[in-house]
Amino acid sequence: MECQHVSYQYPRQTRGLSDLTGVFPPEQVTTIIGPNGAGKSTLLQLLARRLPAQAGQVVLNEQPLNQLSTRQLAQQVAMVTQHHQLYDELTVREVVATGRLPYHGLLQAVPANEVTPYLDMAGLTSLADELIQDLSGGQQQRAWLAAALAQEPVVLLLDEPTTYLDVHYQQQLMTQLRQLAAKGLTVIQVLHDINQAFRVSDWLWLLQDGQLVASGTPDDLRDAKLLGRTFATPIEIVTVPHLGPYIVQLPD
Ligand SMILES: Nc1ncnc2c1ncn2[C@@H]1O[C@H](COP(=O)(O)OP(=O)(O)OP(=O)(O)O)[C@@H](O)[C@H]1O
Repeated sequence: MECQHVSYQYPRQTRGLSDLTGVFPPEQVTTIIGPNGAGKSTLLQLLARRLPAQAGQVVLNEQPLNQLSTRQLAQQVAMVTQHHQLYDELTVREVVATGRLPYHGLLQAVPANEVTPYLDMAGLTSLADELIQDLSGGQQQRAWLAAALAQEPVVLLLDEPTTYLDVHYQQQLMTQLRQLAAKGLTVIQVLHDINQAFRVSDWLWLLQDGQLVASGTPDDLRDAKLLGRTFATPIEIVTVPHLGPYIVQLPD
């Protein structure tokens, strides 16, 4: 997936994204980082075509995203966000089944054997008939991830996927994303924990004020001056035994 001179401004706002050009390498984990309001979530929305590029284009496998039908798009790009309130009345099984809709008519039943593998994978089989709203935040997150994977997408987008997860499940999710990438999925996520981002990613995008400040491997971007300037806070990079380089925010 790549952005070619992509710009977007919210209606009646000067804020948004300006002239982003860069790649999200296939079959790798890319994390978008940057300060609050930098445009990370907005960029994910454009990559999912939930917002339209007003200039430039998002391209997937050499095809502009805006040339895909809704169904083609849903078979290629899946997104996990934090905002699912509209679906509170669905059971976990039904939530996961929504991921199969791009392969069936809306009024057609989704065959059970297309849903159970994803319930199993997410460890949610025993909760399959509970209402999604009755699950913990972390369990809900796993259900929506299962739904996204059931789409069998080429690209998986995740907006702050660790928010509701304890450290154990954070670790498990990051391992799972790496395994999915190794099997051919392109993963693009937004994370706030900058050390986690550097640890789990093959590639990083660093955004500030709607602009792409830098992109590259964690080694390319592990630069105290660059990070300090972007996050407007003094930063030092230290080496922690058994862990390696660690980014530390110093007091002002
Ligand atoms: N629906 C909207 N209408 C108008 N402006 C918006 C809207 N959503 C976001 N913005 C503005 O666009 C800019 C980028 O917001 P965005 O949510 O993409 O940033 P972010 O990097 O994801 O931030 P955070 O780290 O706080 O989640 C911000 O200045 C924000 O105020």
